Amino acid sequence: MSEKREDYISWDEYFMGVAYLSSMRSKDPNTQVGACIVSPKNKILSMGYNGLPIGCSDDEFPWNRVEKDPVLNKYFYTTHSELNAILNYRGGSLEGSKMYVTLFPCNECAKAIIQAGITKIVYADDKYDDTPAVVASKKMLDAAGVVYEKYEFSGRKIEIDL
Ligand SMILES: Nc1ccn([C@H]2C[C@H](O)[C@@H](COP(=O)(O)O)O2)c(=O)n1
Ligand SMILES: [Zn+2]
Repeated sequence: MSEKREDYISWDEYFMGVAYLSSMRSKDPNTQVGACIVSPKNKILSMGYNGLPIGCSDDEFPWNRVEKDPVLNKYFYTTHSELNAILNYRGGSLEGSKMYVTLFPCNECAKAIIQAGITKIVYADDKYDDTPAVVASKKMLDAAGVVYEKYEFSGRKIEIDL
């Protein structure tokens, strides 16, 4: 009799892997972020990546970061991966769900996460941890009782031929 495979990926690897795969759709030349929302029963509910809203061309809107005039930078136009994942959800409620995200959520996404009823965040990177947006985000998540946990990289590499 055959034994079951033992080298299957864990739930955490699966969901963070999906978040990273989603981030690969981002056109942002500097930072690509992906998010994956998961139900309490480990069903994937939604995904998202950072990008422009529908109708706003990736080729016409700016991808700059440091222009003096903020209208010429990307920040006013890009929707963050976390908000896109929340907005992309077509089911009922996200109450009690978890979010896997490749970069720690900013203050704006934290508000959406809290209001959507997401109760846990698993994040891979926190490269903007000392910025006001992330400090404020953590303050709100703490106050609202949203748990956040750093993803533990397993060291496993996955190669996919597409
Ligand atoms: N948690 C986050 C943080 C940032 N983003 C997006 C917003 C921008 O498209 C990009 C950050 O650009 P940078 O300032 O690093 O050039 O990442 C997000 O989706 N989620
Ligand atoms: Zn955000």
